[in-house]
Amino acid sequence: MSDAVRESEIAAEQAYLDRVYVRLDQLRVSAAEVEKAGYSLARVGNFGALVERDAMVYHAARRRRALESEHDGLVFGRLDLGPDGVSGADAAAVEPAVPDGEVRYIGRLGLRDESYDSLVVDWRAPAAAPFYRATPADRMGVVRRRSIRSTNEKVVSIEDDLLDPAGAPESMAVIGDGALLANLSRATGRGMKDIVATIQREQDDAIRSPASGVTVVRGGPGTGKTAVALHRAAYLLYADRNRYESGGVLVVGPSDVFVGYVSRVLPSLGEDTATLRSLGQLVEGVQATRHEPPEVAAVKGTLRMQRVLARAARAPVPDSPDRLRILYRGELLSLDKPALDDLRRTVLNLGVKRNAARAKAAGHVLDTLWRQSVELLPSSRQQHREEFAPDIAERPEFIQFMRGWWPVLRPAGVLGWLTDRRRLSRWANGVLSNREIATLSGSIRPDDPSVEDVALLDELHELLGDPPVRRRPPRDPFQVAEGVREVTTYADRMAAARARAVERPEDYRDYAHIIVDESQDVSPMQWRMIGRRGPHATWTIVGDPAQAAWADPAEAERAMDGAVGTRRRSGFTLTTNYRNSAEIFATAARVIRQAQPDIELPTAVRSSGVAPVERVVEDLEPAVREAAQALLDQVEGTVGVITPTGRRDEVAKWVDGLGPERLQTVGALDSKGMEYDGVLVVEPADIRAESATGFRTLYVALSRATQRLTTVGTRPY
Ligand SMILES: Nc1ncnc2c1ncn2[C@@H]1O[C@H](COP(=O)(O)OP(=O)(O)OP(=O)(O)O)[C@@H](O)[C@H]1O
Repeated sequence: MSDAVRESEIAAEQAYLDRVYVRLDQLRVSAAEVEKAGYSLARVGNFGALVERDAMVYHAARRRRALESEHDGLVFGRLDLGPDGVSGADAAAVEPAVPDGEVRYIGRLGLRDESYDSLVVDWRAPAAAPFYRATPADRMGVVRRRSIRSTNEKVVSIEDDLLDPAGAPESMAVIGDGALLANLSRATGRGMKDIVATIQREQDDAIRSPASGVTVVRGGPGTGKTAVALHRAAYLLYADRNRYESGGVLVVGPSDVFVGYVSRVLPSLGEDTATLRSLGQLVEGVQATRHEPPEVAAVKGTLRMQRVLARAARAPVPDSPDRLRILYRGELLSLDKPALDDLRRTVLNLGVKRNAARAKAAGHVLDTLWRQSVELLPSSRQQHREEFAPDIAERPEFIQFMRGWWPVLRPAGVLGWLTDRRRLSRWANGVLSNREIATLSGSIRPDDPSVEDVALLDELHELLGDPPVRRRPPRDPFQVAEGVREVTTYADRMAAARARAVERPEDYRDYAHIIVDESQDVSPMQWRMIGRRGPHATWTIVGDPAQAAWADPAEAERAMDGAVGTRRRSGFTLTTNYRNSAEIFATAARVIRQAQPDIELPTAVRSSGVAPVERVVEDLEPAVREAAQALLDQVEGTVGVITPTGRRDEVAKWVDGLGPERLQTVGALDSKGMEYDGVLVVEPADIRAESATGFRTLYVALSRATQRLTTVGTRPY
């Protein structure tokens, strides 16, 4: 293909893009006007007008934000369809390249021109599906598929696939050798990018699969599972906005580092209503980032912890009063420890959660005391039960006793009880081994919960019930001061309208769809926690069993079944590794194959010609610094330094200051789901030896790099 043809094709696409941007500007202005009109309704002052205003402002603001956020790379695809692919409704008003055919442009959002002709089709619309799904064997009416890459409103390159050579007129230009490979060789930024322009068919199958039931997506490293999970969230929000925007879509990832890495993808697709959380952030008021060492994580994650926590949640409060004495009309009414224990059990057996049963517990104590008073006092001095109860209940000694005996319990407090080895041994008797008990009791830091503790806190919250606090009424975003229902600036108004429309309580527990990424590492107790967030949800579960750090997959599978229920399941497997060069993936594959020789692995599509470097050294620190510097020199983008889980902080100091913008040091468990252009794995043999599943963690660490991989250790791995 001559340069002249390429230039003229680019010029033609540029002309189209210019039309699209002019239209985009017009629409943006008109959305802003609708928004303003919405505010002027407020002057009418009645309630109906305010409601209408909120709705108008909300819709106009969201449209305007979509128009702004999807500005860059707005149009990325063009389909030239033959006569068998023509739809009419989605055809762009340009001369078709195939006689009797039509042209369709695909982009981040749908736009129409003034005469309501299609300018751009939203990538999630059915009319865009052939862009992702057509193959030479199943063309779906497509003759030529064109990927258009642009930056700052300028077309930079185009790449074509000719799917139907026989149907193409001779004059049809075909440029480049495939958009995917062109795209893959680009450097990685700090955050993950969307892949709308190059979604592959097997990925599209999973992205567009029906929302009902449970969609399970499996695939090896770099096959696009995370990308699929996020694009699926965007697809569901588009396909059934009412249901998913109001019900909510929750995306759960393994770590904060990961959530930071993927956080820009959905906004770049124009979707900012999905909730993205790491496993350490799922419980209100807790922000855990610290991971436990594998042997501790194994105890805290097992379903057996349910029994231990259930017993703790019914136990007497440590150091609480073990008797009650009240002098009443000259007689001593008293309850000793066995009687109090009986009462506690009776109340807990009523089926009411402990925090909700305080009044009941007080009632039972008063009942027992009253019966004593009836026995002890002559009938002339007895009171009726209705008079006796308030008389006693208001006494300071009774109030004091109840505070100690049946206090409001918070999950973190009860978790703290587990630090006492003797107590824990009682609750874990017959459930955990002595060694597990020792591991568990030594690992709890009540003021600094770990990621693994969060599931235990959630379980305890479920067992204890909400503390009886008065919730603040929801804030009215238009109420700026007592009696003044207005907000100050234009920007405030927009933000307020927006926030209110999608506001959910921090502890929201009824998501319409839950997407779990890196699901192979979700422990059984974490599955229970996630399950509580979506009792009626449909699910997308994404993961790779070969990367699992969890030692008992059967138990995790059972817990997952418990969380997602018996809804219909459909499975998808991704088979191409888009991340690693073939040379890098071969190194990672060797590690996993030593443990699982027959495992099916994805195919890495890109060869870089650069072999990974393995260094065995005596003095780790200077070698690590040197290797990190070398990687920073060799790649344009990011460099990840991956360390044994417990040595992250130490190694971070060694490489401190080398590349503040481009270099990140993470523990091996936190490297799940991450991607860097260059990766330095420090002391791989230790990562492998960290636990029974250490070889899988090492496999994860070795499969994070797009371009260069170096390992440095004091012994071979
Ligand atoms: N169709 C595609 N077009 C372009 N890039 C893609 C495509 N699919 C995946 N990628 C890129 O491949 C890389 C790996 O994708 P992703 O992180 O989603 O894989 P993964 O299966 O979740 O990996 P892992 O299990 O190793 O964490 C990302 O950079 C992603 O953008």
